[in-house]
Amino acid sequence: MTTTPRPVGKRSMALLNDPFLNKGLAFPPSERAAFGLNDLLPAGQRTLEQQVALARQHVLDQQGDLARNTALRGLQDENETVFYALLESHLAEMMPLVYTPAVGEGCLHFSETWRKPRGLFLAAPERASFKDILAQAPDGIRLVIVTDGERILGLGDLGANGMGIPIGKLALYTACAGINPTMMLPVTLDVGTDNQPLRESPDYIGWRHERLRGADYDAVVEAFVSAITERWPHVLLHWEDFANRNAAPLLARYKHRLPSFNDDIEGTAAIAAAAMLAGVKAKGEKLSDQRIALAGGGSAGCGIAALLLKAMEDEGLSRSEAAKRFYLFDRQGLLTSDMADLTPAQKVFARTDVRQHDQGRDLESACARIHPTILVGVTGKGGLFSEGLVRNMASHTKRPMVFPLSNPTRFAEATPADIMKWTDGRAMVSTGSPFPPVMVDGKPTTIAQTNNAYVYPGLGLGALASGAGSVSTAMLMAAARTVADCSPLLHGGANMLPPATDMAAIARKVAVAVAQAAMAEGLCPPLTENALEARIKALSWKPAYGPYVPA
Ligand SMILES: NC(=O)c1ccc[n+]([C@@H]2O[C@H](COP(=O)([O-])OP(=O)(O)OC[C@H]3O[C@@H](n4cnc5c(N)ncnc54)[C@H](O)[C@@H]3O)[C@@H](O)[C@H]2O)c1
Ligand SMILES: O=C(O)C[C@H](O)C(=O)O
Ligand SMILES: [Mn+2]
Repeated sequence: MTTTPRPVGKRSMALLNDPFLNKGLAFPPSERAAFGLNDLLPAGQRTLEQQVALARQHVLDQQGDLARNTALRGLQDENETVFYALLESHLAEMMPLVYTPAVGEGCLHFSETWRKPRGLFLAAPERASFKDILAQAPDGIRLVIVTDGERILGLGDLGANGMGIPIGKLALYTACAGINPTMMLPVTLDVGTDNQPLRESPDYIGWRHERLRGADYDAVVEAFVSAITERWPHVLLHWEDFANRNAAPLLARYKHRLPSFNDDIEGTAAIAAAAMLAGVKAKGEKLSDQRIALAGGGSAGCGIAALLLKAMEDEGLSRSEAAKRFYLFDRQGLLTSDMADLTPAQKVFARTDVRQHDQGRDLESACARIHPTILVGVTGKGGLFSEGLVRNMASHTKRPMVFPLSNPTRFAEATPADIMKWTDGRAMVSTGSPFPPVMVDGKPTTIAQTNNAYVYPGLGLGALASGAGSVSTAMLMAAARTVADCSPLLHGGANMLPPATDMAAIARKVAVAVAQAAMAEGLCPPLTENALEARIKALSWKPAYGPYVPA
């Protein structure tokens, strides 16, 4: 296959300093001469494969998550082609280093390890200039991930240090869904931080101010959304790691103004629904047969419950019948409809058969009465699922499904090894962070990862390729059902979700299903299969070196 040479305007150090153009020692002699690189590069020549092997070894030689995550960030800033070729060829190995859990360490230490700019920090005092700042940003941005850093994984308010999350999540859009990295932008809205030790640290890179709230906060978000929609009219906005108080209200405010989704609410819901749909199908049951206990009535918990409710309606239950299948717990125990301080999302699932002053509303006592068949943890409270809770659950159901989904690793509500021990290996377990296999009956059992990373890359690609004006529940459901259909459980395997090595193939299928769902709802004009394929291709990119000629 011959490739048309790419006209490149940069030369010399400027070329080597551009991570999208840099080839390092893989520049061939002709390009070294044409671009003034002969005096800058040693004579040695390397192939992309050699560069990937050396880069991988360098990353693995580092000790610990922070050093490995930092090494990968450095590689990305130096040479995006090697970075993505490494991710794509060793995804199962690299994903935990570029993403959860190592990205959590990267965020905790983002200020100390800051080297080069990547993405945009939009700080509240500059609000009036957001449009001017964006004028300097590249043309052709199609997807923005934004955070305000207030709920970074289970780590809490990390202020501007939260930028590690949009950077890490964007890397998977390319590594899993093949989206061109030059079409995406990570953004942090720096609205201050209530993390006082961080704010007072001399190394902190962010705005040293308490978090803005109320009208001041809303004005910053509005200035940001106006600026991106004006600059890139068809941009898809991915909201990430906002605190519960802002996550749902912002999504509701903006979801019809521009295509957007909140990954913690919606992506999480889709992957949790996928794992559960596969699990119940493998058991020969229906979702509507289940009793679902959800610990953590925040963004993820309410998002999961809302999508499962829809799936039960699809199975024929009325909305009120479906709502009765759920038991939603938060800090105050089982949520009841007579509680005054429930969020709108919690109200849908609050129990009407229990009162707030009733005894035994704590998770363990209530579950001992409820006999849940599915138990989900999205509390950010490591170790919340006690031995008594899980043993009792397992005494009433043959194959309990247990999902400790909080991240990173130490926040998991229970470890897979403990859950397997407490259930004599009968549980179907899936975690938010990656865990090593667990020995059951002397055999290693792989633990699936119910992480929104299995959905959002394909969801984003499908939403973009379809050109849908919004991201709908039907699009999320299509993503969930597509991943569920790929579950090894339904193809003779034991794992609830496919391995990381299948993520690229899954993202493709999810994208097509999401686009078809958007068309079916009339959210975008109808597209033939070929037209959709062409749009996906136009968004796609492969980490490979093509020939350059001076522009
Ligand atoms: N696996 C995934 O893909 C995935 C996706 C999203 C979020 N998460 C994880 O889930 C956790 C929660 O995320 P979120 O966005 O829903 O946060 P959130 O703050 O919106 O919600 C957490 C909720 O848990 C409640 N909670 C805290 N301690 C509790 C306890 N002891 N018992 C019951 N409830 C308790 C809080 O009051 C809050 O309402 C985080 O650790 C996050 O990393 C995982
Ligand atoms: O980042 C992750 O690994 C999943 C999720 O979005 C989270 O906030 O925990
Ligand atoms: Mn998140």
